[in-house]
Amino acid sequence: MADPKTRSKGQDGAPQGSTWAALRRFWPYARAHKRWLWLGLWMIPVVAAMSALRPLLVKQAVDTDIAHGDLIALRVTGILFLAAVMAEFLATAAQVYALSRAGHATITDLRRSIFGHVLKLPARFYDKTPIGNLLARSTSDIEALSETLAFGVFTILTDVAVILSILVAMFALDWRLTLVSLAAAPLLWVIVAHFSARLRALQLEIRRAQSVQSGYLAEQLAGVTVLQLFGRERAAVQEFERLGDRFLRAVKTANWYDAGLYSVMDGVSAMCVALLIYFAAPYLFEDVARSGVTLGLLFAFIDYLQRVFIPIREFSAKLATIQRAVASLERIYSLLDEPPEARIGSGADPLQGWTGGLQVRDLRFGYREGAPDVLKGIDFDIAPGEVVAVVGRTGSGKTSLGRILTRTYDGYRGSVSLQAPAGPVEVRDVVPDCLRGHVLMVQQDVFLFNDDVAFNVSLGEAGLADDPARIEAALRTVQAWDFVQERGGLQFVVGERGRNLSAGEAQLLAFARVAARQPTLLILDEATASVDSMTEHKVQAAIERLLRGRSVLVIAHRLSTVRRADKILVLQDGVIVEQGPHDVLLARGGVYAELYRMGFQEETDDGNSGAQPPVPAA
Ligand SMILES: Nc1ncnc2c1ncn2[C@@H]1O[C@H](COP(=O)(O)OP(=O)(O)OP(=O)(O)O)[C@@H](O)[C@H]1O
Repeated sequence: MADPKTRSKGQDGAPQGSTWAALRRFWPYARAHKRWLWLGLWMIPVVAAMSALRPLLVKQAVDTDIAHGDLIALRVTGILFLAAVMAEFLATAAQVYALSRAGHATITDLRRSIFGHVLKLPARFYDKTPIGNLLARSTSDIEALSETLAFGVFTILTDVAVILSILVAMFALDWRLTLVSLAAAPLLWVIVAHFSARLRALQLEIRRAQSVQSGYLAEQLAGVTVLQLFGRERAAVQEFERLGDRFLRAVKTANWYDAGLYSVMDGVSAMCVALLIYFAAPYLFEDVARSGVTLGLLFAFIDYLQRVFIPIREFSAKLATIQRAVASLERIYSLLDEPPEARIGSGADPLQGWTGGLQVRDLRFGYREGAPDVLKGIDFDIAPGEVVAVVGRTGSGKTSLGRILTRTYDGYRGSVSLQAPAGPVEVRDVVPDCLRGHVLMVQQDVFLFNDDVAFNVSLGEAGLADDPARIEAALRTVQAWDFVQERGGLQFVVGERGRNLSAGEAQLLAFARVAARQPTLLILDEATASVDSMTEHKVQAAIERLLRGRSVLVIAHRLSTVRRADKILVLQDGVIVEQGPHDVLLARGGVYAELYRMGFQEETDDGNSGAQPPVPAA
């Protein structure tokens, strides 16, 4: 990871390194497509040479061919001129094609790397990084790069080569006319510097305004149901317009400066031509042998001047594009520098033959360094095949416990050891990929992808995705097969976040994910969402089936689940205050009995009353 101390923060909060360092680090991505890059680079001298050659041919036609009345030579010069035009056109076309092909292929690789990398980042990273930031990095930052790769870095090299070749040709032809032609250069420099500094600031403002507006759009769309339910659509549109106005204001000013720069440059180039004609005119009436100035030479210089102004005018805009791209690169690098989870292990699976026994001793855990622990010295065991329920008020640390057992968060103290046949294995020593082959968690908030039922159960896992019989069996286990069949089977698309399903049905699909994989230890965070009594009955039956035949730690909200458990852990403020079976804890009349009285009392004894109240909030 890059040393943060060696980087300072620039505009937009991007760390600033040197432009070359940023571009050098980019090379490994571009290297895979270097054949196209080389082709693009080789075209640069061709374009530059042809640019300088054409005015020379005009001079040849006027001063030699026409002056000597040589029609054949004039025709040959004409053909050469056409060939030079064709060569320049073909070289430019090849260059644009090769560079944009290399650029887009490189960007595709980089985009894949970013996506692959962020998927491996730990939960702590997501706690501090809004998803909007990540989206900006993989969309607008990548676009800025793409623009630069296709048009910035290499075309600027072509521009430099064209300017240099024209200057060399001009000096070789006549140094006095060259100096006169370049008399306006300092003025030009001042104008370009002023306009481009302003344009650069405006471009930055445009990008900021754009990202604020798209962030607002994304959030409002995600919460569209809330807006509609509360009749806030109009207000949202007004705010969107207000944000759009900021963007439009910046664009208008930038357009003004852009137009200003172009017309001022046109004016300056016309001034240079006028100056040239004024200076050269007397020589035209002198003896050519003495003055060296001919009509053809004048034509060539006018042509050169017009050619040299185009790349000069665009030079600053391209430089600004490169600067933007470097800022984007820096932001992308800071993301790529985030250390990923060590996922892939080497060697044999240390949990081979593990039957689900677990021993937790003096477990302590805090989310951030210096912040108070949320788990404060916890001890408990789970025997193979045992169902252990965790209950406690909101914020007591139940979910955190599940996160430790699945290594969603690292950095616990104490011991969480899995009793494998070859000896106890600490959870922190098992790579997540391996651990999650044995320990799975069903979260309280079900997330379904906008895809069909088959994908939502298999998540595209090889061996499962192509085995519909296994997926169907999992759906049958959790009693979801009937409703899936009614909706048209495994290919039924559940909609974004499962909006085409009821809350209970979505939950059954989440259970089916686990049933299809048969983990040795299941962590189940029961949902508190109320569902209709019919679905509730199905959910309870599904949970009952999931609990069978494996070790389970269930964060329980239903009386039926708590009663079914072999043992109950009562968590309070990060500490286990009571531990034992339901009847024993109830008889004790302590914290559990209080929770029971407040939370579960409305449920009938058969645990089959329909929607169950959760354990109450503190
Ligand atoms: N990602 C996080 N970063 C920092 N603190 C967190 C994070 N997640 C949870 N906490 C804090 O840790 C404590 C325990 O939270 P946890 O989610 O484990 O409680 P819980 O018992 O599962 O609550 P609930 O029943 O409401 O789900 C709470 O004080 C919570 O604010």
